[in-house]
Amino acid sequence: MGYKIFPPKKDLLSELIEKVNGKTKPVGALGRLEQIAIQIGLIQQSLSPVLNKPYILVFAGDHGIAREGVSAYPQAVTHQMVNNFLSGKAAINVFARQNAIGLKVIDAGVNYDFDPHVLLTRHKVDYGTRSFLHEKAMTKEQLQQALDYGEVAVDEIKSLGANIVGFGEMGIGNTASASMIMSRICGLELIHCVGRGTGLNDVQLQNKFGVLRAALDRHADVTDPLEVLQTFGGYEIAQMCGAMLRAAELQMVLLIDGFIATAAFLVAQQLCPAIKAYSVLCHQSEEKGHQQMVDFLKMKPLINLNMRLGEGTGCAVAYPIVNSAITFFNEMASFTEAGVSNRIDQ
Ligand SMILES: O=C(O)c1ccc[n+]([C@@H]2O[C@H](COP(=O)([O-])O)[C@@H](O)[C@H]2O)c1
Ligand SMILES: Cc1cc2nc[nH]c2cc1C
Repeated sequence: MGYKIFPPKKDLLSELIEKVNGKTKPVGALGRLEQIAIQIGLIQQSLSPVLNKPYILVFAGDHGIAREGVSAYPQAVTHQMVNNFLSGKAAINVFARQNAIGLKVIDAGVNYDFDPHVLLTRHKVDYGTRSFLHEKAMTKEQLQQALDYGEVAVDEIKSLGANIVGFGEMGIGNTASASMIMSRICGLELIHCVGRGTGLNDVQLQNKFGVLRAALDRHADVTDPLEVLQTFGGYEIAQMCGAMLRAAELQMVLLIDGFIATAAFLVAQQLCPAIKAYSVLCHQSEEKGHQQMVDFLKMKPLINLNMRLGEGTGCAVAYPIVNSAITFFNEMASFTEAGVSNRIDQ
């Protein structure tokens, strides 16, 4: 712990706003793109911000709670999908390639031994968490190791020149984890936090709710954010949390994916509220509960495409929009440069 995250200095704010308003467009006409340009200008303390070497980190982990029938898919899908990422054929590979985003897959705690691969980092804390229906998902030491591994992953891409990073995940059962974290951190009844994940039917959803209700009661005394993460988290969620905190400390731009990534972000912002100034919620997930997570954070996702895949796909799809914000800010002509008349009341 002890992350040094401070809100970006506001000294440049009025110049950034002036530059946006000086572009050849009615004031405010580029909407959210204008806000993103100003946000990144403040993060980088620059009137000419740049996006360098974007990366998406996909953290994978298995969950003891998956044994309780809380997912529509078997646990083996976690390692099978990791192999799919390594083959370059999954949704995240396709979108990352399309938008020239680098990809790293991190084995945070998958119940499988992978062959070495250039895209794969072995940061395995264990072969899956324990079931939080019966005990805490991980020990304090394992939580600390996971947070530390997350930091290392960000340090690595930073040393490759990245100043913008997206956070995604893969882990069968991890919507259950994310729902528990959400319920405790947002102080919301479980009913508002539990959804169908990979596609549970009504009966399966009732079972998931019953399991999570019992688990929440078992750990009724757990409220401290780090203890919430230790109790209900997955290794991929904990590593994302550590990675997000490190990225903000390094004054990078953070792209946050869907329901599970936002749960990791919930913990991070409890520890260091200033992280929000460095972050963009990329998309509104279809998973029930995400809307209320977003409301709790008082943030606004960039897009809503009714997606609920995970893997960092929301980050990859939203990235070109963030890039558009930087590009208009740097390249578009001002009224003066283009000889276009400004507002009548100017
Ligand atoms: O990112 C999201 O919003 C999202 C919403 C629902 C499901 N997922 C993905 O589906 C998996 C978890 O679903 P489940 O049903 O196994 O808990 C995990 O691999 C996530 O990446 C992801
Ligand atoms: C096939 C599949 C792909 C995924 N990608 C992220 N979570 C996933 C869950 C499943 C089941």
